[in-house]
Amino acid sequence: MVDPGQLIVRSLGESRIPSPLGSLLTRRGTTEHYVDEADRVLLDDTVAMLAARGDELPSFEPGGPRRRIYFDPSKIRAGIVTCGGLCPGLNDVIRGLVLTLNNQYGVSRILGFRNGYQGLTPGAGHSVVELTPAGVEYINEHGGTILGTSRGNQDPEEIVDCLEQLGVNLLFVVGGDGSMRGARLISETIAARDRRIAVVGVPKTIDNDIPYIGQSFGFQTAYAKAAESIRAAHVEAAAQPSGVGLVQLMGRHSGFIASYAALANNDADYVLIPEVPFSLDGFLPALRRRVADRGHALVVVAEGAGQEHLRDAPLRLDASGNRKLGDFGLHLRDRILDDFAAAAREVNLKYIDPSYAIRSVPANPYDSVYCLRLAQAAVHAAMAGRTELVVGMWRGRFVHVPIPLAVSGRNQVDPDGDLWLSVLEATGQPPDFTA
Ligand SMILES: Nc1ncnc2c1ncn2[C@@H]1O[C@H](COP(=O)(O)OP(=O)(O)OP(=O)(O)O)[C@@H](O)[C@H]1O
Ligand SMILES: O=P(O)(O)OC[C@H]1O[C@](O)(CO)[C@@H](O)[C@@H]1O
Ligand SMILES: [Mg+2]
Repeated sequence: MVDPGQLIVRSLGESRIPSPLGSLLTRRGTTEHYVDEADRVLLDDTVAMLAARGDELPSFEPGGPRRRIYFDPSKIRAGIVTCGGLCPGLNDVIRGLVLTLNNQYGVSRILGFRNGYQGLTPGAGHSVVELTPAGVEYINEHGGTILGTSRGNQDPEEIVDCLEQLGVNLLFVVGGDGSMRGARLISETIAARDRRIAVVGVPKTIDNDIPYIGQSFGFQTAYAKAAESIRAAHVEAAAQPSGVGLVQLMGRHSGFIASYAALANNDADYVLIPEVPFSLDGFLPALRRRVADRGHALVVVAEGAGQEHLRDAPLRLDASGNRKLGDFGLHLRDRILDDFAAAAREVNLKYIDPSYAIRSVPANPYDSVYCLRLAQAAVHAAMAGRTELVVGMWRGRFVHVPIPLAVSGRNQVDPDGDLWLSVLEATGQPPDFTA
């Protein structure tokens, strides 16, 4: 249960400077299409959920331009860093930040830090780049990030030293849950030194595993790309006797990509996700019966599913301390082949794992728009002196989410939620595979 106090955003101080966007805001007030800066966006959206709350209803600070700003645009310098795994739209966010800072606020001194937080630590020796509208004009046509990214364990004290030495007043962090944990430490270090540097996150991950922000940008492009592999596996499986198409998809410990990509085609017979454990002794015979009945079957497996079946997999961590997943897709492929062989049944199994192909593509138009609007919201928040927050779109409204709340847990598919109910309806698979 979220406490209303967890939704309060920290401010660097009073905003006294008239905003260059002020003239756009004179007549605006809260409607179903706009939230006034003095209003707040409710966390809950059903009568039952509101009734269950106490007197004070938890609510978010709205995103969007303010009538007055904290920073003087002519005197400040901004910095942008992209961290963690690649995600469609990273370059759209960088471009949106640079263009909004320049064109809306007249902030022309913008630095790009190379290769994630490494670019803010002296040991890595990465150069700092000047970002200009001309320099970012076409970057959104390409996947990846023009700044480069990294994982690892960088020292927030060294990062804040770098910000101070460069005279950076606004730091925009485009990253996932780990990057936001890093941004929280950076914000706390800045506060401990009593400095006035705004730290604003644009949450990024194809996994959609960050809570309270709505969907993460790039997620829709990633699952659309993943759906191409599912379509290919279905064509392969349907074209031969006893065909089985098996597709493994990224998503780390959340099954959103597998669920949405499977629903996009609505051809999958089974979707396996980390949030819904299953028995292989129950699943394998069910698959064999489905192939016998239908002639072929299509299985979509999230990379985080079935880890409990990889008992002898060694615990390996990546440079940021994230547990590296065992390759359950390959394990499942072999278990399916063994099961059909043991039953003396023919099977023509085609295995597809698009892996990084779903996250290294440019954003689709939906995500390009979303990235630009998130970048605009991030700049509005920073210029208004808000700090230690990420921007998100909660039930269609742009909001400011305090970083401690955004990293308070992992967003996962709710087995009792409507998304998983849709998957069960679409596939016809049983809610669990009892042996
Ligand atoms: N628990 C943590 N505390 C502080 N900083 C962290 C933490 N985890 C990661 N970081 C910092 O954030 C950076 C990126 O983290 P990580 O590699 O986990 O990717 P991410 O931001 O979670 O993105 P994605 O999940 O999309 O790959 C790391 O280089 C590190 O500096
Ligand atoms: O980029 P790496 O270190 O190979 O990590 C891959 C992981 O990164 C992500 O793409 C994003 O978190 C996950 O879906 C995937 O498991
Ligand atoms: Mg992460």
